Amino acid sequence: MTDKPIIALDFPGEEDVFTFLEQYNEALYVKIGLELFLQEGSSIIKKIKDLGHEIFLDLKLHDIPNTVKSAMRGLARLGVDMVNVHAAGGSEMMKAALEGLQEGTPVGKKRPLLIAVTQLTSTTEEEMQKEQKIMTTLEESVLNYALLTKDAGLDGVVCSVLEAKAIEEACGKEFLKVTPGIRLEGGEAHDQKRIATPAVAREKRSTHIVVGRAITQSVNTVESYHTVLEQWGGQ
Ligand SMILES: O=C(O)c1cc(=O)[nH]c(=O)n1[C@@H]1O[C@H](COP(=O)(O)O)[C@@H](O)[C@H]1O
Repeated sequence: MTDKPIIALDFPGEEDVFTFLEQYNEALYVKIGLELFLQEGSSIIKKIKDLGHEIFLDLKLHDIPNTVKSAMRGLARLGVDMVNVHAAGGSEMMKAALEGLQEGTPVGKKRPLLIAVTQLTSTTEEEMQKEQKIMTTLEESVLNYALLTKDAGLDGVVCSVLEAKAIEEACGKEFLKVTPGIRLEGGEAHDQKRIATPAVAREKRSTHIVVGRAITQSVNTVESYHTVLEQWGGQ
């Protein structure tokens, strides 16, 4: 487990993925999300693993505890390094997810890390209050989900950089703070609302950053990755 920037491989299919990966002469930490997984299925995981890259499988499970537990039992066999659920599914669901992962991890293999999404980085406080009817500050809501996640025994959360420090204070240094919504200085925000640069993410105590379009849609993707890596100060 490294603290390399996690590159979001938000591509429509494996051809684009391997064209992208071929440019790199180093081991990466990549994220496979819904778009790619729904097109290619689990076969793409082994192909990426065989190239020596670490994988965060981002399927954001959110269902009744029994369904999530069974799904996690299956995901545990895929050999990925990290998976996630939505904290909004509740602590019973999160505990079930963890049990499923523990049961499904083959003997002698390491259980994938399990983290929970708090409030999506595309959500603003106003939207949260108006649509989800959570009548508190966004930071308070994220913190509440983080504490729930920690109590359920998970390894950490997905949050924005803006909440990472408060989570470290409440949940400790070891508790993972995986932060998407990363942009280089002056970069376009797209649909993200709570954004920060890699340097600010480090300063604000993120343990991992997730970076998609700032790398994958840049003119020189290898150069952009190295700029992110340098600013983040990762290994
Ligand atoms: O769980 C995630 O990875 C995630 C959670 C969240 O709150 N916000 C968020 O953007 N993500 C993912 O992180 C990536 C961010 O992509 P870019 O906005 O292109 O950097 C996407 O693949 C999202 O699915």
